[in-house]
Amino acid sequence: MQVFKFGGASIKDAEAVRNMSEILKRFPDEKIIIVVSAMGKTTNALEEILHLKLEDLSIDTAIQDLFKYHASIIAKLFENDEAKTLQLLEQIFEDLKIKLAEIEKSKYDESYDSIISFGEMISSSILLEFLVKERFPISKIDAKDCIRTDETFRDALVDWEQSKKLIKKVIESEFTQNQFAITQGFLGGTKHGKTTTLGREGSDFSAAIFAYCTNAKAVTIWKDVPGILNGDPKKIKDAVLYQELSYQEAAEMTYYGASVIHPKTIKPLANAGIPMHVRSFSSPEKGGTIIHDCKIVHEIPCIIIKEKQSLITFKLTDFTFITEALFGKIFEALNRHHIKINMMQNTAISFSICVNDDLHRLDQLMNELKNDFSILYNKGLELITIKNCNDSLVERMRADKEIYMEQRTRKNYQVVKGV
Ligand SMILES: Nc1ncnc2c1ncn2[C@@H]1O[C@H](COP(=O)(O)OP(=O)(O)O)[C@@H](O)[C@H]1O
Ligand SMILES: N[C@@H](CC(=O)OP(=O)(O)O)C(=O)O
Repeated sequence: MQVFKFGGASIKDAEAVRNMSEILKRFPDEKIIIVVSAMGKTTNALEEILHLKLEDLSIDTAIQDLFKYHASIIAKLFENDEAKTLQLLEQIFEDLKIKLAEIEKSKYDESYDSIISFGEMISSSILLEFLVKERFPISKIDAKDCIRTDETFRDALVDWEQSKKLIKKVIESEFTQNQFAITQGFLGGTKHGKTTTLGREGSDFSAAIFAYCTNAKAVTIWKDVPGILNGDPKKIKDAVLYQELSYQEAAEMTYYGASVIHPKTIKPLANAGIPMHVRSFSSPEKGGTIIHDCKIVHEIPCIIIKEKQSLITFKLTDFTFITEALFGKIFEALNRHHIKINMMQNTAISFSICVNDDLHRLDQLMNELKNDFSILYNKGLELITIKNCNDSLVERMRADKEIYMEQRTRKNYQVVKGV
């Protein structure tokens, strides 16, 4: 058994979907679980629709645009035989509208998951129809019935024991006749049948969950890059490809924010000793990067740029120092609101954290702590981390923009700056 994951970019239009089916044809002798994300930028579009709805604004145009986007992919994939798939799409959009009418403003996280999950429900349905038409021996499995989570909506925690049992049962029945099974990334389900999501860009993690629970031979994540490089090739022109990475190095890169892999992906694979390949969907003949149990330690610098960052500074204004009790108060609130710290620093009277821009969560946090601290807040920043840093690279990264916070250890450098 192998697990393949195709992200938004690899299924963003009809041509990309056809390319995906060509990739599958290269593996005639493998049983493969195919984990798919929402097509293109659908998740962002659904977030926009949800926010319009929560602000009591019209959602009609945004829904129509999203429908048209998927309908045009269907038209190109099925040519004159699109009626059945189009009808399926119409039905899913009817369900989406019903769910939007039902959302409760007081339950933001739960509403978010019930709406945003439609992206993967749509993509998996269209892809199944297309792959069946192309005569792939394939069926669809519902990730909500396989990945059991708690009720931490938008960042659900996996119940590994239950998920293992559920996945084993479903997989055993699906693969008796078929070579492939397609499922949704990013989604899970609670024991009460509610839909959850695993955190933005969580489909890589879904692939790792399926691999861990089936003890798969390998996971392959098909991306729009040749593999993992020592910097995002879209931003760092001279970035070089790692042919091999240890689980440790890969996990560290994702921790600092290398968006190529979701941070929760590596742990289950490392625990089970399952290798992960990151390969280019436009050059599937190339090997890409393998992440596995190896002793390699790279000495070249690695640059990780994390966008959409906020800097929050908690200050005491009456000349008392920040005590451990006050740190405790801040950490406790961060934990409760599921806000992760990407970098932090303190002075005698202040404590600053760099966190992901998540207005909803950050508003709640600041409201809660505003009576204890004076709070300063900057958004729209970026956090740059250089592993194995050197002076010239540090100077290159510090240049141009305003610096809000920086830190250097012997090997690593981090800076929060304007964009
Ligand atoms: N170190 C890196 N190596 C390769 N790609 C990177 C790296 N850091 C960031 N990226 C970015 O990750 C993107 C692929 O990840 P992502 O957009 O999540 O793919 P998908 O949604 O298709 O799974 C690339 O387009 C690239 O811009
Ligand atoms: N569609 C979800 C989950 C995901 O992982 O997507 P992608 O594989 O395209 O990054 C998101 O955009 O967050």
